[in-house]
Amino acid sequence: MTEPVPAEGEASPADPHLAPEPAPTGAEGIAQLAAAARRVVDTVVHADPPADAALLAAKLHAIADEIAGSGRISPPRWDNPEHNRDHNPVTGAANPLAPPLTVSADGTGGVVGTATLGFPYQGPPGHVHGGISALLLDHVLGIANAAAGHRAMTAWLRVSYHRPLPLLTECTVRGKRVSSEGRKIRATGTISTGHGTHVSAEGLFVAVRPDLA
Ligand SMILES: CCCCCCCC/C=C\CCCCCCCC(=O)SCCNC(=O)CCNC(=O)[C@H](O)C(C)(C)COP(=O)(O)OP(=O)(O)OC[C@H]1O[C@@H](n2cnc3c(N)ncnc32)[C@H](O)[C@@H]1OP(=O)(O)O
Repeated sequence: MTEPVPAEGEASPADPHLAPEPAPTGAEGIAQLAAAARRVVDTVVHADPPADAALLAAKLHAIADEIAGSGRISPPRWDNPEHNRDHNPVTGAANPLAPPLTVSADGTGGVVGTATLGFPYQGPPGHVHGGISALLLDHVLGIANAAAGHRAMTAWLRVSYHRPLPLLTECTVRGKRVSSEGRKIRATGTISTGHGTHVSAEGLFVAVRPDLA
């Protein structure tokens, strides 16, 4: 079957980058920029050095200058939960470094998220860098604590790597608060695929002091 040919000046529905869309505002606009930046990073990681690398780099700098020209938000604070949610490096739709992992309640008191990690997150060939796995677990355990009513900082995190975690494969990240004793909270979590558990973690978290919360 042949695709219908768009009239001159009309975007092809087959090309999502050309499809006309209403101008985004606020968080939606930043998320759209972050998604494009994520694609640039993924493309750069894959690229053979192009002959016109200097020209392309200058164009990217010009785009960054244009984005910066619209102003900067002030540094995030504990009292700005939306900022933390949108800009964090794991689930943050507004952060190009975030895969992003999408997290929700798992129905048993914990939280669960999924992500497919590409080459920007590579450690061993074809597999996810161990530090990235630790990052995902640290954050998901933090969300599990928050979901259980505790905003807490990581005091320590013990990560066990059971088998290499493949790139470009959907993985499931789970976290659950297991106990609380005063301000000390313990949480555990795993990263798994259809092949079983690849990484597990347990951590001690300390609830943010009331004067900082
Ligand atoms: C279903 C959807 C749900 C949606 C929910 C949406 C909301 C989401 C919202 C938000 C999620 C965000 C998720 C983010 C996650 C990020 C996690 C990170 O990366 S955190 C950055 C890395 N961690 C640091 O930088 C900490 C640095 N360390 C410190 O700041 C302090 O040392 C701290 C806070 C850990 C403790 O300091 P003190 O002064 O407040 O408290 P003291 O008195 O020292 O300790 C309290 C108790 O904890 C023990 N403790 C402290 N640190 C310990 C350690 N390292 N090992 C063992 N015990 C320790 C102490 O011995 C003490 O125990 P005794 O009460 O005496 O029994």
